Amino acid sequence: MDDPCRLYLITPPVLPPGFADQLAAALDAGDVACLQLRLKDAPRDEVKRAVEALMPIAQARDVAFLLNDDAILAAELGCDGAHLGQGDGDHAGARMLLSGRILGITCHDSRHLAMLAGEMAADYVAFGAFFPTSTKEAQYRAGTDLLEWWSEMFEIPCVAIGGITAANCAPLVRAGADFLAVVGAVWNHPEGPAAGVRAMNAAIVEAAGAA
Ligand SMILES: Cc1ncc(COP(=O)(O)OP(=O)(O)O)c(N)n1
Ligand SMILES: Cc1ncsc1CCOP(=O)(O)O
Ligand SMILES: [Mg+2]
Repeated sequence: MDDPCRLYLITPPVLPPGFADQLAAALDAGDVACLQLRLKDAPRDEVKRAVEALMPIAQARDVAFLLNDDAILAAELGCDGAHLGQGDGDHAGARMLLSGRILGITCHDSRHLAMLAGEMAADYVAFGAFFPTSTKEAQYRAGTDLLEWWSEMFEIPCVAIGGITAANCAPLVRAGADFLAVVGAVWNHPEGPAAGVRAMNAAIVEAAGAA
């Protein structure tokens, strides 16, 4: 049997006051495979302080802690890995720097980019955006055919991202996504982040059961 699809949580773009407690509550609410720290507008010092504050919270719960955009800082600070986009530096160099750690690569809607990432020994490839999102101006739109093709052809796990919620995630799970990466579905959940994690977990289990 294939490994079950799991939740991949990404931090909000700006961390609100009291975020560490919110994060702990969210991670305690259910199954989260990894946490990506994604602070696009923060200076390096602020990112560093956020890693130091949040990484122990994730790691204490066996949640892998990944840093977005910066493989060098990820290695320097002892993160479990990094997520790099197509414009986020030298993927081959990052692979060497993050030897023994996790390297994930954005592949948008592209089979070609995904195969290059696979040749680079990425630990996962990320496809998206699958749905409209207000978290990022997404220039690409991926479809479930890409997840089906990738999961049939390759062993490397694939992550789906972009506008994913408990209400719309079932086709992605059934198409073979190994992880669903979300921001808004958890942090903007009307009943709070813990409820967001529970809702995503329940939707994934239900979709997998119906597959
Ligand atoms: C899991 C995951 N997938 C895709 C992205 C997007 O990365 P990138 O294209 O570099 O865009 P930014 O996130 O840096 O704005 C991601 N962060 N995580
Ligand atoms: C970082 C990123 N890359 C493609 S879409 C996206 C944003 C995902 O956030 P949300 O889950 O709120 O749509
Ligand atoms: Mg990036």
